[in-house]
Amino acid sequence: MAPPLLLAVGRARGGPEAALFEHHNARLRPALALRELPEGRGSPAEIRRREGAAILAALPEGALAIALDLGGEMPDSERLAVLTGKWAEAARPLAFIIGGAEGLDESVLARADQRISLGRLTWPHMLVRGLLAEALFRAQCIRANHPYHRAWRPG
Ligand SMILES: C[S@@+](CC[C@H](N)C(=O)[O-])C[C@H]1O[C@@H](n2cnc3c(N)ncnc32)[C@H](O)[C@@H]1O
Repeated sequence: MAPPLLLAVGRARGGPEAALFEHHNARLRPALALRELPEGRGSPAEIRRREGAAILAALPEGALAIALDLGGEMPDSERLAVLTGKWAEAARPLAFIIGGAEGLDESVLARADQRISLGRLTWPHMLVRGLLAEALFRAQCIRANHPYHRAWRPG
C-alpha cells in the first residue's frame, strides 16, 4: 500500500514551518508523502473552486479522504488514535487534505470521508502540516503503547 498522501495547498520554501513538518513527518511510519498544489487566483470563491478542483484531481482513486477543516470533528489524541486505526483497517489509499488561506471548497468537503479539526483556533495552512504530522505521530505512539504520549490530566 502506498504511504498516506498529504495534499496541501501552497508551496513551502524552507523556513520554520517546513522544518517542523519534516521533523515530525520523519518520525511517522510510514511518513506522509507530501504533494503540494499551487495556490488559486481570483476572488476567494474562485480560489477555493480552483484549489478544490486541483485537490479532487490529485486524489487517488478510491482514496479515504480526510479533510483538515475547522468545521470537522475535533478529536482528542486518544480518539485520533482510534480513528487512525480504523483508517488503516479500511485498506484504502489514505489522503489528508489541507486547504489554502481561503479554506477548502464545498466540493472537497462533500467528497471527504471525514473532516477533522485540530481545535477551534484557525492555524496558518503551512503550520497545519506540522501540527498534523505531530498529531498522527502521537496517535501512532498511543496505539503502540509508546511513552511519547503522557495521558495524565489534572482531575
Ligand atoms: C488559514 S486556514 C483557512 C481558514 C478559512 N477561513 C476556513 O475557515 O477554512 C487554511 C487551512 O488550514 C487548515 N486549518 C487551519 N486551522 C485548522 C484547524 N483548527 N483544524 C483543522 N484544519 C485547520 C484547513 O485545512 C484550512 O483550509
